Amino acid sequence: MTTRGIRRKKSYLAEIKVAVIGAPGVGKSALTVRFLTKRYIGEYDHQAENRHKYEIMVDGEAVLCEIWDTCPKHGEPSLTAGSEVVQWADGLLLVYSITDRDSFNYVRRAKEDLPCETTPPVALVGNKVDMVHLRQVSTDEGEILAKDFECKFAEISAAEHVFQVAEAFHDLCREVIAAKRKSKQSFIDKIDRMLSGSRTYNRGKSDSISPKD
Ligand SMILES: Nc1nc2c(ncn2[C@@H]2O[C@H](COP(=O)(O)OP(=O)(O)OP(=O)(O)O)[C@@H](O)[C@H]2O)c(=O)[nH]1
Repeated sequence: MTTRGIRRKKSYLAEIKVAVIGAPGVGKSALTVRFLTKRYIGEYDHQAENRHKYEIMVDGEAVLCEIWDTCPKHGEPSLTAGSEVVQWADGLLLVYSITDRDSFNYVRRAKEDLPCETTPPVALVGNKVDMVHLRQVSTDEGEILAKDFECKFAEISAAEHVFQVAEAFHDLCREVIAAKRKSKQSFIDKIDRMLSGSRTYNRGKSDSISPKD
């Protein structure tokens, strides 16, 4: 039998799910499209929630990255431990616009709603930095919020930046990969401890029936 024509499923070192969260109009779609295609289109479908699956390279490793460009409903964040997007995502990219203070408050509230122990890795970006003449949120405020969130922060522009936008996504992917490795390692350690515990128990048992000196 020939193996020609049989497609093998490619295995990736990591598969990462990133949700892009933010108030309406902050540039979630523009950033996602810029990252995945390097292009800036300008107008996007506001009603659609889009999920994109792409292979990307992070530090020389092929990673299968799924991005959920979310569509906020009723203008209020609904990020709780049980919400679909939080259950789904390995990492959250929180986006506000530097020209819109309400959008800054939106990401603050969104993060505050999340209980620390279940929150996946997060990164914070202030978009539309090309519109600095309309700035409502200072760089310092963004940095302070990121310190609060214990996450990376960057001010970027989907309209003008290619590299910086990619770096914001890559930084988050690195955090996700590190978190996955950590949880995998602690799982292995736990199994190791369980196995070594049962070995000790078995040895103890056989020792007890071996003849004494
Ligand atoms: N000047 C400037 N405009 C931007 C930038 N990013 C996005 N925009 C514009 O902002 C508007 C909203 O961008 P979207 O990407 O649709 O924003 P969104 O957050 O996905 O919006 P919703 O789907 O409504 O939640 C569009 O007109 C974009 O062209 C940016 O970096 N600079």
